[in-house]
Amino acid sequence: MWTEEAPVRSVVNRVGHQLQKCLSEKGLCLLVNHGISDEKLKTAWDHLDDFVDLPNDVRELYIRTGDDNHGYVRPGVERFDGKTPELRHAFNICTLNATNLPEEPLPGFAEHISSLAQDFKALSRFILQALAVSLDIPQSFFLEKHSHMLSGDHDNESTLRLLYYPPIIEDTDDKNDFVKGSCIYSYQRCLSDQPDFRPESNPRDEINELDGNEENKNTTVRQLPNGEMIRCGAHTDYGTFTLLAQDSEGGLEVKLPGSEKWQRVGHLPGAILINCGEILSIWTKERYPALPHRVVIPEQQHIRSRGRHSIAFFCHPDNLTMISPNDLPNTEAGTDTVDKKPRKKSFKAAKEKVYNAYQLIQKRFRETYGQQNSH
Ligand SMILES: O=C(O)CCC(=O)C(=O)O
Ligand SMILES: [Fe+2]
Repeated sequence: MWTEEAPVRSVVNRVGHQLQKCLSEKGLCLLVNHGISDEKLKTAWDHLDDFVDLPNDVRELYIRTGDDNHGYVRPGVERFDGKTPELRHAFNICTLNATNLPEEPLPGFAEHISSLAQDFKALSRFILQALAVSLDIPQSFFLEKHSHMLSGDHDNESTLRLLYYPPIIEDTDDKNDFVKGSCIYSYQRCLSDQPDFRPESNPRDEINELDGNEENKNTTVRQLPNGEMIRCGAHTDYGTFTLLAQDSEGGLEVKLPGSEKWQRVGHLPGAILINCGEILSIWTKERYPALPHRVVIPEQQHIRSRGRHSIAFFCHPDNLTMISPNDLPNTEAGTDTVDKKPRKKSFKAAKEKVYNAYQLIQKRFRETYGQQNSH
């Protein structure tokens, strides 16, 4: 579809026009024919499973220290709402030349994951150009602001994150904390090749999450008031956009722009989802709104007793890029055509005082990692 340096102009234009429609209306897009094979994604998940199976003291050697975002994050360390632990293992890769990868206990890990990170970087560079086209601004506009992705020079926070959510095994003794269980990629359950945005009623829609729910202020149990549990709390991503590949276990839910309902995003085999982050939302004055999303645990016992995998690539601007809603050249997105909509906090803050990408992202890391982050 493209080469990293010179994507075919007509393809950039076509994708740009599609992005314009779906990102402004839905805040997300599903990408197909993106060039990253399903096999390559599954092999990465196999490597992550092998990592999670390593003894605790070996895993500890690769732990994220907070000096940068690189490394292993144990279940329970991240807290999107500031208090409720996320039930997942994460491995962050922030550079193509990472030295602290578990190559010794897991031969092949480093090479495979670095190559996958390179693929996601190339895809992101393509999307950055298509995004510019979609906003009718020079094709290189965003590319120039993301020139240090994965360079390892601490000038850019872009990150490839491998994720594993352990099975939920009901256990009356409450000892089931973060069980690593067997996991199968159950592609046979994907009956449709269409994305599954379900508008029908969902029992969870009526339920507020722990965030803002007075009754649950002090609890740390990842449970909705109706007893349903969630794997990853509701949040918007911090950067420009996120590329997300998920296995067929399901659970990802989004709030589309203008809606308060959580809607499921079904698994489209091979597709990668793009969702807008807070920085793109600031740049475009919310024409491309940051997409609230979360991962819930499937209701059916036999599905929740399996693990779930995903891979996210968080595309961030270079750290010193100032992020202002007035940056975009004077186009429809660069004028205040949508000023009557209620504004998000991040947008208002950016309008009042301009921060650089590093300051905005570190503030969000502090909120997510709390005391455990050394920044
Ligand atoms: O695992 C997923 O599908 C979503 C992960 C996510 O939203 C995140 O890590 O920011
Ligand atoms: Fe996210």
